Amino acid sequence: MKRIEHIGIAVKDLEAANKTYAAMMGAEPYKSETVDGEGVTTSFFKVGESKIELLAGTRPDSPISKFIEKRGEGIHHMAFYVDDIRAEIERLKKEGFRLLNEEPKPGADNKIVAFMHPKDANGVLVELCQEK
Ligand SMILES: C[C@@H](C(=O)O)C(=O)SCCNC(=O)CCNC(=O)[C@H](O)C(C)(C)COP(=O)(O)OP(=O)(O)OC[C@H]1O[C@@H](n2cnc3c(N)ncnc32)[C@H](O)[C@@H]1OP(=O)(O)O
Ligand SMILES: [Co+2]
Repeated sequence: MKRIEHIGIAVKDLEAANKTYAAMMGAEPYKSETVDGEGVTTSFFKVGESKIELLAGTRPDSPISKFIEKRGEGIHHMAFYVDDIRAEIERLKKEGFRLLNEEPKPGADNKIVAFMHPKDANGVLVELCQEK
């Protein structure tokens, strides 16, 4: 795993969170994007080589809506950049980690992504991402 690509934060109101994070970070989000497959609208702030990804659910069965309902707003996942996501999925499977999707799927910001079960990483939802 090469670097932390982004930290995902689940928020209820993306507009309001954009203002809060812009004030905190001293910069505007550089991109906002809806990923229909995940039921999320995202916005991104650059932090050096990494990013903060704010995520709001677009429908009640979105992972973000469910997370907020159960646990409230907060850090939702940590994403690692990998050069070869398919090789990394195979490596992790061999190590005994459960992948939530074994075939990479479309993510935001021009990436393909895969998720690992949070119970296999001490309660942290881990995302792998690779440039499309
Ligand atoms: C756009 C893209 C991108 O960056 O490009 C994204 O990030 S999309 C980001 C949104 N997409 C995703 O998250 C996709 C992957 N996520 C999923 O498949 C799901 O959300 C799961 C992680 C499997 C959880 O869904 P499920 O319906 O099973 O919910 P659940 O409430 O029964 O969860 C099972 C257990 O995992 C815990 N759990 C749930 N979500 C968690 C999270 N984010 N971090 C840590 N633990 C979490 C619950 O509290 C529960 O534990 P207890 O039983 O102990 O209470
Ligand atoms: Co993410």
